[in-house]
Amino acid sequence: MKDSVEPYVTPDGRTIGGVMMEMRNITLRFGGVEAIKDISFDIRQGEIRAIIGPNGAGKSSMLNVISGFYNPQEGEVWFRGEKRPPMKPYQVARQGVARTFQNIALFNGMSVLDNVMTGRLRHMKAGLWSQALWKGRAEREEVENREAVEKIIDFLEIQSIRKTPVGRLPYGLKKRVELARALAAGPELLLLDEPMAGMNVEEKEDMSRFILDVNDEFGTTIALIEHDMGVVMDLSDRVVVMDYGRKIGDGTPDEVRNNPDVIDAYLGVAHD
Ligand SMILES: Nc1ncnc2c1ncn2[C@@H]1O[C@H](COP(=O)(O)OP(=O)(O)OP(=O)(O)O)[C@@H](O)[C@H]1O
Repeated sequence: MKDSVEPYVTPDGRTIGGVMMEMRNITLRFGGVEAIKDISFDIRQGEIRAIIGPNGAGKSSMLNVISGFYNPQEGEVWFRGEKRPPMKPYQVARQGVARTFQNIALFNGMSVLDNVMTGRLRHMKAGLWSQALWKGRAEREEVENREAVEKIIDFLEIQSIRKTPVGRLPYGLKKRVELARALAAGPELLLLDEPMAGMNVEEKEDMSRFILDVNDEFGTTIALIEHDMGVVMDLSDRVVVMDYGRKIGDGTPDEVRNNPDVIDAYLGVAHD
């Protein structure tokens, strides 16, 4: 495993940079339930980082801490070398962190194009007054937003359904539209909440390819959580493994695969 913070080049030629986000000794409680117990790990610039673990391990809770949905009772979140104060999700989004949801959260009655456009909201600075006063600027912004969205639609190969209401799409395509919308925000860090849940084998392969391509083409750092160990192993540079709120493994896919605690957790060895 690469412990150094020096940039390095992966076997497939991608450059992984320094630490972008660091979770330090995070503990999150819901009443008496400790969903996350003293967990530390980091996410490096340009990498694909997976958080995996069995049901109830605390993966979603961790993603929600990263995205600002929950503020942990203990521990610190560091982003780009600065300690992050407790923040609301929209403030975290403004820092360049976008996410998708486990249960797709799209506007079913709206077209694919309009759904993806909603991802651009962060970039729409011209309010009503400035639109009236500086029509040129508002128009320029509109053109820029359109261009950015069209590029993503092309990239994710959803041109043919751009006018289709999202509610009519099959599940796998909805997931792709959700990815498009998150990408439209132009994130530096993209959080994917079980991007392959509920997909068939072919859809999973497509989604894996798109995740790799996004990382490659846009240089987006990606953190994803996943239930199924198999699908993320080929995809990820490093993997954090959680079980019962604790971190039981952290390393390259090979290191994690051979970690006895991880093997126990996945084979369902009894816990005290
Ligand atoms: N809002 C909440 N209120 C109370 N308990 C919660 C809440 N969210 C999660 N928990 C509890 O925290 C623990 C971790 O849940 P979490 O959803 O983070 O796990 P997970 O690894 O994402 O599971 P899954 O793979 O099933 O989605 C569980 O015991 C869960 O019941």
